[in-house]
Amino acid sequence: MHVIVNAAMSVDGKLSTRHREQVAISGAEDFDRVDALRADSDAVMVGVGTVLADDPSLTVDDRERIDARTERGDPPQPARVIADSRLRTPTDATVYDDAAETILLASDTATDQALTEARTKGATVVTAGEDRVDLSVAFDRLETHGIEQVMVEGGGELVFSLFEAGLVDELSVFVGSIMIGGRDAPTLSDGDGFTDRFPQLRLRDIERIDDGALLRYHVSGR
Ligand SMILES: NC(=O)C1=CN([C@@H]2O[C@H](COP(=O)(O)OP(=O)(O)OC[C@H]3O[C@@H](n4cnc5c(N)ncnc54)[C@H](O)[C@@H]3O)[C@@H](O)[C@H]2O)C=CC1
Ligand SMILES: Nc1nc(O)c(N)c(N[C@@H]2O[C@H](COP(=O)(O)O)[C@@H](O)[C@H]2O)n1
Repeated sequence: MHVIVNAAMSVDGKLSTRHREQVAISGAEDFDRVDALRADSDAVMVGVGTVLADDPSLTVDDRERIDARTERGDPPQPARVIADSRLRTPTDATVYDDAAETILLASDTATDQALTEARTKGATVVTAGEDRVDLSVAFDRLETHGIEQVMVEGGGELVFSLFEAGLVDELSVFVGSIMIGGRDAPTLSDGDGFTDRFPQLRLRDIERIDDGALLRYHVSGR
């Protein structure tokens, strides 16, 4: 499995406000780059915190990119994958529309009622882990669904867990020229944080996009 984390942050490293309200950090050019990255992926993944905060669609917008996917034999849209241990995705969430396949990664804590509800809404549920989703096991299961490249859009809790598990191959981060602030505002990597064995990244390139900078890294390990 090849895992690319892509996110947009303010110059002070925040993904959104302390109210967890979405902020347009990217400009038009960066959003278009994100659309292309989605189109090149088998799946687009977020944590349920992002679904609850943003209600994203996680789909490819550009018609030509959708057509190119079907021409090469892929589904028109990448699958949407949500790390959602207890299956808290609201039944009226946009990810339950029929625009793309939706796969919920749950843990043993999900109730039978929640499993039935998610499946009734049309989602595929993959269970891995006792408390939180065991991301390594879940990714192995996704590979059996034919998912080889995953683009992860956030949020900070999920990104931290993926780095902690050593599952990230590449990181792209757009740094927008905006200051958000707030000690409780989500950052690119939240969770418990590292105190040693910090993930090591290698800067691949820097590009000026919109009024910000796109930084691309290879992740070399912990
Ligand atoms: N600027 C950007 O590029 C982006 C910003 N965001 C922002 O990030 C915020 C949401 O981020 P978070 O609250 O950190 O939520 P998150 O999206 O990282 O989801 C975390 C939740 O995922 C579930 N989960 C299941 N297994 C997990 C595991 N092994 N590790 C971690 N989480 C697991 C848990 O319920 C956990 O609470 C929102 O404010 C959203 O707007 C989100 C994506 C992109
Ligand atoms: N790349 C990027 N730049 C920003 O400025 C953002 N605010 C976000 N947010 C994430 O984009 C997703 C929204 O997806 P849809 O457009 O609804 O498909 C969602 O994951 C946001 O948190 N991303």
